[in-house]
Amino acid sequence: MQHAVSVKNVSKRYRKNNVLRQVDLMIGAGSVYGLIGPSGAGKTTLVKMVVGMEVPDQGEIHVLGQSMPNLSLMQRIGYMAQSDALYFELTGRENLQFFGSLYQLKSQQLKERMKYVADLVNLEKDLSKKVSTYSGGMKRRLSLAIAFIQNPDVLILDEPTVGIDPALRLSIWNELLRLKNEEGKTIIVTTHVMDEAEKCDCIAMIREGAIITTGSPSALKKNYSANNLDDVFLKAGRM
Ligand SMILES: Nc1ncnc2c1ncn2[C@@H]1O[C@H](COP(=O)(O)OP(=O)(O)OP(=O)(O)O)[C@@H](O)[C@H]1O
Repeated sequence: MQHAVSVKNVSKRYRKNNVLRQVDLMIGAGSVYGLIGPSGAGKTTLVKMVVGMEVPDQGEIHVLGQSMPNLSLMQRIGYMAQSDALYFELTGRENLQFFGSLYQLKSQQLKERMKYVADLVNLEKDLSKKVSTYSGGMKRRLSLAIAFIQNPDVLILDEPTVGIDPALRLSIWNELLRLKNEEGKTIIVTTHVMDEAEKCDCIAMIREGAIITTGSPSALKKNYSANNLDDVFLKAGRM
């Protein structure tokens, strides 16, 4: 399998805090890869380095064959951060237009992408409202829409479905799986939610900055004789 993302021997420290320790990951092109771990485990720090927003102290990261950080890859990587980076005084539509224009989409293309992403997160009816009037869940949905706006090959989503109701969460997951299956997108998601982890082709479990185990959900459950992924986490953490 071709690798869309490779992380080799990556470590990161903030002052005396070793946030990531010798992390190795190989993420296949056209797969959904989950990073699972408790709060503070280092998931956000890791995805920020894959996006190119943070630089490792040690080790190397390649995305689509190129060493990160790399500005020329901006167009090909969509990123949804955990905290919403939105313009609150603009409407939802103006936010989409602004972020779309950063990627130099032609006007017809931008129009089509805006329709697609707004529909994906069920925000069409609210696009004329100012973001300052949005609920927390609506802001999350708009952030998710922005991550998709330029039709990137690699999508990196940091806890994408927090604050989103179960029905929409399911339809977003169905679309992520369709994007993988039909368009060959590579999708990296961080999550605490084990039923979302079950939908990934492969997961890496992270604890205190180190990968404790990786594999497909079914292989992990089999290897650890576990009924569910919570159980895998506990058993892998003890070893
Ligand atoms: N810019 C920073 N400066 C100092 N410490 C930081 C910084 N960013 C993250 N940390 C620390 O690194 C550790 C890992 O944080 P990180 O946000 O990567 O974890 P996480 O697994 O994404 O957690 P959560 O699931 O709560 O988002 C934490 O102890 C955090 O306090």
